[in-house]
Amino acid sequence: MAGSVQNQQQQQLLGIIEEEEEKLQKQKEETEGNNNNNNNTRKQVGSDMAPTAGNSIHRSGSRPQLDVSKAEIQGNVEEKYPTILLPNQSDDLSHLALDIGGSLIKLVYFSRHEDQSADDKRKRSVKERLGLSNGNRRSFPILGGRLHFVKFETRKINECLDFIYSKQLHCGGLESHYSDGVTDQNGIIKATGGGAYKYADLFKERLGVSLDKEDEMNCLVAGANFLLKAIRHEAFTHMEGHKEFVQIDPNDLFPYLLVNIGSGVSMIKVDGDGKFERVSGTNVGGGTYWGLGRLLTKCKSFDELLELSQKGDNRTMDMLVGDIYGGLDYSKIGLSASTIASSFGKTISEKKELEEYRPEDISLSLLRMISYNIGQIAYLNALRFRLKRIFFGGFFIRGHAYTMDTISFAVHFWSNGEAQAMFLRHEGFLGALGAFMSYEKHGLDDLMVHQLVERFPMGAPYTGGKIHGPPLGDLNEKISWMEKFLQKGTEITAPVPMTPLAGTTGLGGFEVPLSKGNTLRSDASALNVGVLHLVPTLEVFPLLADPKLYDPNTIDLSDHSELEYWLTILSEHLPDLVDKAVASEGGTDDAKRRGDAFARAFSAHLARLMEEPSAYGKLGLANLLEMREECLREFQFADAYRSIKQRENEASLAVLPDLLVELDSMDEESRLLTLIEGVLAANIFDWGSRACVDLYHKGTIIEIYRMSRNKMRRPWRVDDFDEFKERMKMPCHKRALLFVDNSGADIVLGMLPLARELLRRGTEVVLVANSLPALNDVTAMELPDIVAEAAKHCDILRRAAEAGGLLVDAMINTSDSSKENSSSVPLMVVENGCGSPCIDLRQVSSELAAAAKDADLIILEGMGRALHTNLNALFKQDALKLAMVKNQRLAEKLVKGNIYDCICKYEPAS
Ligand SMILES: Nc1ncnc2c1ncn2[C@@H]1O[C@H](COP(=O)(O)OP(=O)(O)O)[C@@H](O)[C@H]1O
Ligand SMILES: CC(C)(COP(=O)(O)O)[C@@H](O)C(=O)NCCC(=O)O
Ligand SMILES: [Mn+2]
Repeated sequence: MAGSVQNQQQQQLLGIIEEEEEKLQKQKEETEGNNNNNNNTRKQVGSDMAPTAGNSIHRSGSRPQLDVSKAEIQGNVEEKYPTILLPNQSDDLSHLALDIGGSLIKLVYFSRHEDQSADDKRKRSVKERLGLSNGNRRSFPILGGRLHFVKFETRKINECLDFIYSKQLHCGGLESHYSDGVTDQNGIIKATGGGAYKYADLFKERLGVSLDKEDEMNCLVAGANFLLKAIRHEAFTHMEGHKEFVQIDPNDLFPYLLVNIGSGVSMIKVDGDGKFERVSGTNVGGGTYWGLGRLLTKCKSFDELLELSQKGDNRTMDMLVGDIYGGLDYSKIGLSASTIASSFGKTISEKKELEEYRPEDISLSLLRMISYNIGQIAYLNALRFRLKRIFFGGFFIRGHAYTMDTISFAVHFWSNGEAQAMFLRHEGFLGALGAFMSYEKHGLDDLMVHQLVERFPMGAPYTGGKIHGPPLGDLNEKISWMEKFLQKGTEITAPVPMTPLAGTTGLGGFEVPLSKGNTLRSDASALNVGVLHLVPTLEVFPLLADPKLYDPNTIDLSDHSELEYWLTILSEHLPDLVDKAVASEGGTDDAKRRGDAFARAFSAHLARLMEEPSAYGKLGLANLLEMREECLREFQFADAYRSIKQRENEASLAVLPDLLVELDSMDEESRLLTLIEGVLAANIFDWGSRACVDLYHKGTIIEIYRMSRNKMRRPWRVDDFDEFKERMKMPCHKRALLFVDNSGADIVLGMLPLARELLRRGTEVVLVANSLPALNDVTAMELPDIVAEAAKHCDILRRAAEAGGLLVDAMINTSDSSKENSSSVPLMVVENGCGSPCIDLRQVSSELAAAAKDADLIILEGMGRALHTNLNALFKQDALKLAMVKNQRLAEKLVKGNIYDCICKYEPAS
């Protein structure tokens, strides 16, 4: 073997990393005067064997294929909602509810997704072993699916009918998929709002369906209660340009005042589920703003009117206290000069005609007048019934910063801070959701927070509008939308401007909004809510010490510089990712087109988040990293790193036997250390880290692994190894959950040998891997093959894998075919329920939850699962967190260290 060449390369690599480290160290010393005395002992572990071909990797199809044959865009592509025909696509949409208001029609519809993950051998054996059954699965629609939110203007009801027809939403029903004794409800759609009466005949005529009318107030309350109980961070406050999400305790929700600002305004005192009273209302509402605004400004759309207000100055319209008092405050009763004394009052003393006023100023003055008035009446009603919390909903709000600030100001001011105004992310959909909930068999009654996953609103920019023809899937639609956005430049990225207010200046007074010139995104509200995925099999990880206190994210993205840093990292990584993704799909023209669309969609989301970090709800680094994966899947890139993973697995499996021989020659204590070092060193194979990807150009997988291993020096940045070692001298753990990370060396030369050690000591091992691909992470689908391949070289692994039911096919190839497998504790594989490099332990698969019940050791591995998330998580059982930090800033922030530092954090059961 070309040992000397390899050694040379190895030395070079070592040199490169050390240079980098020296530079960093120098910088650090310069700034901090840091004197770090590292222990320089090095070990030579590893072998010089060349890689051979080996195992096969499953393709992991995450969703059904879309039939885009004969697809065409109809009409003008420049049109806002181009018509797209997918004549051959059949869809799985079903279940629809409507709220037909005076201004807008709101649709909530459910699309079922098949349980796509095939019931493979691994799953079956896991089910058997962990005693899982399908018994707790209920009928429709709790099988899993998505809730979508769409709206149309009531005056354009035909667009809505077309939309329903094109997606066949009116036909989807219970009977078509299930036959569990439900009466035939096809042909009936739940609907609320006045339009359920007014347009009943039209629906019958055009779609052949009857509208089953539900009481509007009932629906509003049911919708609000559902959202506040089931959606994490549904509610938020908005004061002086600052948005903050509030977590409402579902057990401490009532009583509250619900103020729904639609065309008109309803104020409802809510005391419980189905327990409410409409206590007040006002006819001065959203319809008033839009109606008067249209007359006074000649605006053609609500959006245009709202957008004008961004650039307005209401002082040209409103009579201020200062106008009356010669520029002075009326301080005796607490009125500052800038307080509005009389909305539109200034226009009486001037001889100007309507045309001489700026439409911008008119719009703003009107918006303030109406918002403030509603805020004030809401406060009075809260006072009347001693309610502390007021939730505002309805489409008038439109997630518009200035509207929310005005309302909040009124409530805060008049109540002396006693009452709090809160807003809802699904503001306009309360009634429609309530109508949806009123289906007898919707199955959502006892749905819990952990079963709902809100995805970024990938589809939002393309929902609504005219879509004709048979039901359509949306891939092509999305792509053409993305292509259009390129032509239109900034449309999708233009944020709803956040208006940093100049501060309030006394009673009822605001300065003018500062925001200048930004356009309001055409459908801002749709972009603010994502699609709700219902995943009934998700559970809270049972070993969390206190799920209520658990927060997966360790990095605070509300710090703007932090957010900017991570968004830039993701954005810089994009070209390389697109290359990989396109190559993974064969580099075809279709793949290129999808890759391009993915890049645009993802950049658009990043740009949006840069402008308004909380646009999609509370944002953590884990959400950002998951968004990237979701976005890839959205454009049907099932596994961008497929071939890289395969290559690295093969190379690593080839050197595994030598590593095992080397390990077996050691005594127990040094073996344990070598194993942990091995895990940390092998975690360097991370295709999500810029620094690491740069490294890969400089050597082969095995060279880099060896180099990384040679560099392992204790003490590590966080080094609890000695405590862990002490624990390992005691009676062995019963069952260990190993949350594994990357493919290749990471799993094969790092985690598998550690698993083998635990098995050897009599601990059952459960390898916990991703359900769906994310970067180069190994998936639960891929693991059995890798284990089988490794088991060819190792009796311990083979027996354990057999005992765990992992080696059904692979048996034939084993070198030693003796079948005395009963002596071993089992090795199993379970999926974690997610498809992200990070893990939120509030939402894990039922498999994992079941496996966790008997576990007394948790090992979390990798930067995503053990550093970005969960570094601070507390568990009921012993926990070991192992990772190499592959990002300088993260190292500084989290552990005051440097890139390539290692973390070995051991925490005994708390
Ligand atoms: N795209 C839009 N078109 C018309 N009005 C809108 C739009 N977006 C927000 N609005 C505002 O929302 C109000 C309607 O709110 P909504 O909650 O849907 O009530 P309703 O059920 O009475 O239609 C309108 O009167 C207007 O102020
Ligand atoms: C996505 C990751 C968390 C994956 O790391 P892993 O869990 O595989 O150790 C990591 O690659 C990451 O944070 N990357 C972005 C930082 C960077 O490029 O430096
Ligand atoms: Mn990873």
